[in-house]
Order: sequence, then C-alpha cells, then structure tokens
Amino acid sequence: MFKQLSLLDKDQVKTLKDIAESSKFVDGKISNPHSRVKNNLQLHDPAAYEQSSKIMLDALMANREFLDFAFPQHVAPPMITCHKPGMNYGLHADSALIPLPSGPIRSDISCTIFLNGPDDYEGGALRVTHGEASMRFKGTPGTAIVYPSYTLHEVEKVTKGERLVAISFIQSKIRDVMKRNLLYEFNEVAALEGLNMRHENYTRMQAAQYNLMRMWME
Ligand SMILES: O=C(O)CCC(=O)C(=O)O
Ligand SMILES: [Fe+2]
Repeated sequence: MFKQLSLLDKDQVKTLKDIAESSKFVDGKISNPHSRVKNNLQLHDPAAYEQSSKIMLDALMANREFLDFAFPQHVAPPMITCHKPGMNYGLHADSALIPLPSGPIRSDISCTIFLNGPDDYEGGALRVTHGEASMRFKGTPGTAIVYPSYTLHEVEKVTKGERLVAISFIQSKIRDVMKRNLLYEFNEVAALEGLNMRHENYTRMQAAQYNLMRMWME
C-alpha cells in the first residue's frame, strides 16, 4: 500500500531549501558505487545533513498518519537529493539493508519527501511499478509518499528545472506488508467507527487489535 503524507509546513520547507542551497552536493554514486542506474546528486555536508535530517526525522516521528501506517522501528535520517536536467535514477530495487552509523536497518518502506513542487521541474516523476502497472508521483512541497521497498521503482529523467527531494528508508515493527496493512486498516476503522459500537463489543475488538499487534510486532 502507498500513503501520501502532509509532512512539513512552509517554513520547514523553506529552511530545508535554504540548507540545500548553501550546501555541497556530490554524485549520488558515492553511496551506491556499483549502481549503473543512479544518476543524481546528494547532500554531502555533515552539518547540513545533521540539521536537515533532524527537521524531517522529527516531523516523521510526530506525524500520526505515518506512525499508524508504518509502525516505524528505525527510520534512516532523510537525505536531500537533487536531479538536474538530464538526470534520472533508473529502475531498481532498494537494497534490503541500509547502512547507518548505528548499524544497518532493514528497508521495509521507502519514503520520498518532496521539497520542490511539480511546477519547479519537468519530468522527474517517481514511478513505482506493481507488476505491469505503475503509479507516478510528483508531490507538492512538504508532502511525502511512502511505498513498499520491495517494489521496482525509478525517478524519470528531469528535462527542465530541478527536482529537490529527501529520501528515507524505514524498518517497520511489522515486517510483513500484508500484516502491516491489515493492522493499519483494522486500527483506522476501529478509531473511526468504534465509538458507535456497544461498549462491550468495542472492548472485545480492542483486545483483538492489541493481540494481533502482540503476535506480529518485532
Ligand atoms: O528520489 C526518489 O524519489 C527516490 C530515490 C530512490 O529510489 C532511492 O534513493 O532509492
Ligand atoms: Fe529507490
């Protein structure tokens, strides 16, 4: 399942764009030296990375929709990347393990946070495939899309302007996507409709929700 989040306000987006503007970017291959498809730039300035990733990490961990949907166990600090005209990130699968200073995390969910808007660049859609079908995303500034890391996906070539986003990877407490989505749906419907039920039935349903989480959470 895919989820679009309203993550950052205008001021946060501006701060992040200011950081990007005044920071050094390097060839994205620095973190994937063997990739034949990665053709973008990524932020390469420790202080700027620390400051920008904290804003986005804090926003993710304060976002109810994200917490309810992703059941995050570990979240990689979001990294700002940039595609200029001619750049793309060809079709690929995300690595199962994402190295972090604190040790590797498993990527269950991938996340793109949009800092530039669809009017700021041409091309550059994030295309996520699902078998022979695919979905294309170009979010407005401050929104994010989370999607399963097991998908093959790509960033289409930017033909004009600049695509500025941040990317992150999430290890979920619920590794199995089917179980995670089922719990999300169950919890959502219970939250929206539960109070219309008779109290004793609501209590029993809540016990079922908690017990599924006990069974499935790592
Ligand atoms: O820039 C994006 O939206 C996604 C980039 C990507 O697929 C990756 O870094 O693995
Ligand atoms: Fe990817």
